[in-house]
Amino acid sequence: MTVAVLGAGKIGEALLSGLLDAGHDAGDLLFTERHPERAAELTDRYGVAGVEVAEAAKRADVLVVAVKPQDIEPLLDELAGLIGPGSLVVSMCAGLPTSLFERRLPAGTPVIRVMPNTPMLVGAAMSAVSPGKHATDEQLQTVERLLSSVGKVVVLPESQQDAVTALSGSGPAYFFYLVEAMIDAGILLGLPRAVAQQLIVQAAVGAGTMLEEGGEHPVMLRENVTSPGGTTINGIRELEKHGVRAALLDAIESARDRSVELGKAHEE
Ligand SMILES: NC(=O)C1=CN([C@@H]2O[C@H](COP(=O)(O)OP(=O)(O)OC[C@H]3O[C@@H](n4cnc5c(N)ncnc54)[C@H](O)[C@@H]3O)[C@@H](O)[C@H]2O)C=CC1
Ligand SMILES: O=C(O)[C@@H]1CCC=N1
Repeated sequence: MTVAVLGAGKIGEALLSGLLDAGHDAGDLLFTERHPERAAELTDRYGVAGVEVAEAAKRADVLVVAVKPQDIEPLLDELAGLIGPGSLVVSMCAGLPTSLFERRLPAGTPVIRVMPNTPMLVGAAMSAVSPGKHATDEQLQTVERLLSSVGKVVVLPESQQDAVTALSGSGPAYFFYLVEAMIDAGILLGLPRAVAQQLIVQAAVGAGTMLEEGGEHPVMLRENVTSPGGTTINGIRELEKHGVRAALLDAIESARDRSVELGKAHEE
């Protein structure tokens, strides 16, 4: 099966790299990229061929659209004249509904909407998959299999995709932001930056592993760290005082709203 990534930026590269690490052959992967320097860089790094959209449409069984939502229109115009009857279109674009692709591509084109995240680069993606109205169960399974090789996959109704985008699509950015802020806290306390980074990254990895493998609720895990009359509760009081929980609720709600807005920009 040949997979072509249309738009090889951050997420397109994460997909190519993740698929190669998972054992996919470079000869079964293609990408398109409008910046030639970027295309050359990727071919050097991964040995995957950069091609024109027409060639990708001709050779690939699965076309993965990974351009920014704001760049979708010209790509749809181009693809509309190129899509063959056997092509399956997978969109990773935040906010864009499958109905947009179905409306603009030849009648009956199967479309599957996916929201992945950048941990795909290290085989630890969280991808949520929603089939459009022409996608068959078999095509859905093909996409689930493909994405399972680069992380975890859930199938969800498309109506939940804007929330998913805000939560697991953008989620890694919020964890990186917290880690960045905690490294700064280490600096404030006089630790060397490299030491602060090592301490916090390992704390994050350890916490992530406990969340994933221990099966305990996050509240229990947090309570286990919070000794009576100890240090952690002082920190928690400050987090509560500064409204960190409400800030996260607002942040994720706002990201969801932006996803909805990106989709609305392409309504008829
Ligand atoms: N970065 C992330 O963490 C995630 C991004 N996404 C989605 O993936 C898509 C891409 O996001 P990023 O990779 O962050 O953006 P990006 O800007 O890094 O990548 C987009 C790439 O597409 C190329 N491009 C644009 N139009 C093109 C065309 N017509 N033909 C060929 N190449 C073209 C651009 O030159 C650029 O390299 C967006 O729709 C975004 O919503 C989804 C999940 C996570
Ligand atoms: O920021 C964005 O729009 C993309 C979608 C989810 C993560 N990054």
